[in-house]
Amino acid sequence: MAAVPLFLPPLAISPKKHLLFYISIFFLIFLSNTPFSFSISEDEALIKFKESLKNTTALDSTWHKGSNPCDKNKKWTRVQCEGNTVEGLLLGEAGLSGEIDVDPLIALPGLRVLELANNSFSGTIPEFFFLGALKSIYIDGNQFSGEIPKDFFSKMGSLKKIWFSRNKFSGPIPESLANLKYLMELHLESNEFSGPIPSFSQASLTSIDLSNNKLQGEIPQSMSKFGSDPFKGNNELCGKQLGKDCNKEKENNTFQRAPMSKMKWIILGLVVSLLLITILFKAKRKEDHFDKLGKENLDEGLHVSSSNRKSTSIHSKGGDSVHESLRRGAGSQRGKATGDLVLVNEEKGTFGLPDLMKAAAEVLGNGVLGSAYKAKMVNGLSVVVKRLREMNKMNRDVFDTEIRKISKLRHRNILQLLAYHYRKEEKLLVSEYVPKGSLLYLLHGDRGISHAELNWPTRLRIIHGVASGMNFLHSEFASYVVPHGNLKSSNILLTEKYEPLLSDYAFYPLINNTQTVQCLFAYKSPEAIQNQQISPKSDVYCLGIIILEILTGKFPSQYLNNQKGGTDVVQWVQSAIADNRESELIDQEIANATDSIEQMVKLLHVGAACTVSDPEKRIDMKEASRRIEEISLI
Ligand SMILES: Nc1ncnc2c1ncn2[C@@H]1O[C@H](COP(=O)(O)OP(=O)(O)OP(=O)(O)O)[C@@H](O)[C@H]1O
Repeated sequence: MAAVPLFLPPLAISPKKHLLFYISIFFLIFLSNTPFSFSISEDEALIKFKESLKNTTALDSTWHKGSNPCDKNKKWTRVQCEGNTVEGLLLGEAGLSGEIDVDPLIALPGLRVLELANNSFSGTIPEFFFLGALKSIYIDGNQFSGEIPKDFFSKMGSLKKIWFSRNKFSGPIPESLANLKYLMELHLESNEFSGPIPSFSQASLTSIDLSNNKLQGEIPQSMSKFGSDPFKGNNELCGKQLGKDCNKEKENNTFQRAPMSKMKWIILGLVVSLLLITILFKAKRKEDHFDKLGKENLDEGLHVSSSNRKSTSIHSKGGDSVHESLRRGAGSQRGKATGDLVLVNEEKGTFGLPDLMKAAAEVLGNGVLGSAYKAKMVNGLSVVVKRLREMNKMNRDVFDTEIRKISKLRHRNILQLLAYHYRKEEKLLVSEYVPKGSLLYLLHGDRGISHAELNWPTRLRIIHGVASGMNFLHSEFASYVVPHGNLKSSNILLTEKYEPLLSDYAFYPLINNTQTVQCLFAYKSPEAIQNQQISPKSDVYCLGIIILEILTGKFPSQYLNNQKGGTDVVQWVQSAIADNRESELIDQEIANATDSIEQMVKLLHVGAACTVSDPEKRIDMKEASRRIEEISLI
């Protein structure tokens, strides 16, 4: 049979697995008209998979044999569905361990995303190559070790995103990775990979990180566009990016090992002394600073330094400063050692109200929902404290329940809540500070380096991430009136690597009913303006605005209350589509990527479909994210 060579399994597997592989292929070929679920249903497959894992308490409450994992009303937790088919397993940070049995997952024909990040899995890499249709695989932050066979990925041609970082993989980077046609993201950082880097030349590859391994030799020419960061922490790598001439490397090594001359010793001595003096001086100044903060802030309320570094004190409408409020909260409420701050995520470290009170603070802004402050704590952790003005007067238990639902979410494009504070008259949400700031700022505010870096691949990556986060929220909060409710570019934060993080989501149940119209951007959708109706489709409208904003580079008039100023991006795009002149709308700063104009125009059409005025005729989030996912770099 001519097709047989195509179905050769990767070499490095046991004879038993060879047999299993061929049995699977037999089923696929001969029963291709029969759903695979005839042999094993999706619920059975998932239960079997779960049985191979340990510490599955995160799944136990909903994963039950005999029920439909994709049931609209009782969907299994951490299962992502496309209609009635399992499309993704989002099992990150679930406390899981054990030996992953991949076999049952073969019975999930729609499986495209497998996320097992930040668990406690160990041992050699499981046989993921049986899952040939996977598009994304995330196993970062585990204890996997050993070599990955070089042809491991050769039958996984659909893979786009591979995150294997923060494990203990060793040996060479598998060559088959370099042949993945659609690869977009490759993260292998913080492992023990050694040997040379294969030549990655895929145009689709926009995000790569190989830092902190033991890689050796010259960085391939084809990878010069990635700069130096992805290669740092590999002592034996050389190349232009790292400022290490490969030819001179050997010489340099010899030179470095040669005994130092007397003069060099003297210079080194001077440098070290200078360094020591600087460190001592800084430490002294820091001590003074914290002493001052400790005394003044505890007694007089929060003193903040704004970006122009003027010291000021921030007061709410009632004249109360955040610090003052925190101080009273810490003193008056039932609470743990952390005061009355409830920590919901300890990955970034533990802290309490006293730490926040001692932190150096800076005002970030005063949005419609409340004010946001950056607080840099003594332990170095920077957080954002959001003081919510218009929160429902719900009792503590109801508030706790809502916030805990939010805090359980784990997705790479969702900003993680770290802690919260509840008092009748004060509600604070604490999340990690994201240094690059918001998309709004980078697109319209800053004309510096960060703005220049918003090239087409980066913008597409941001849209992909936003769509993925929104799709996730719509699946997790499917029963909510509006799962995000407040999607706009100031609520999209960007990490150092321009990975978008959605913030201020799922607030709809928390906000005073009388205030939602003023507070939530979903209320700017046409259906809300015309008849005060919002629905999950209002989120789709907001996503459409983001797409149009990113592609045109224009500030949408929709963000303004009176819509005076800015550009009516919706109207503009509709008339351009009618006149067949879509490409004219593309932001000049990305339009130079002429090879990609077709992709940009395609995306513009998705933006238009998301902003159709009648919600009945508007596509839903699943369809929007599917169409966005389809658009990749060429
Ligand atoms: N975790 C964070 N890291 C970095 N910057 C943040 C963070 N959270 C908020 N910001 C930035 O702080 C500023 C103020 O945020 P805030 O959420 O108060 O206002 P907003 O997003 O403009 O309006 P809204 O209250 O409607 O959400 C914004 O520019 C926002 O992008």
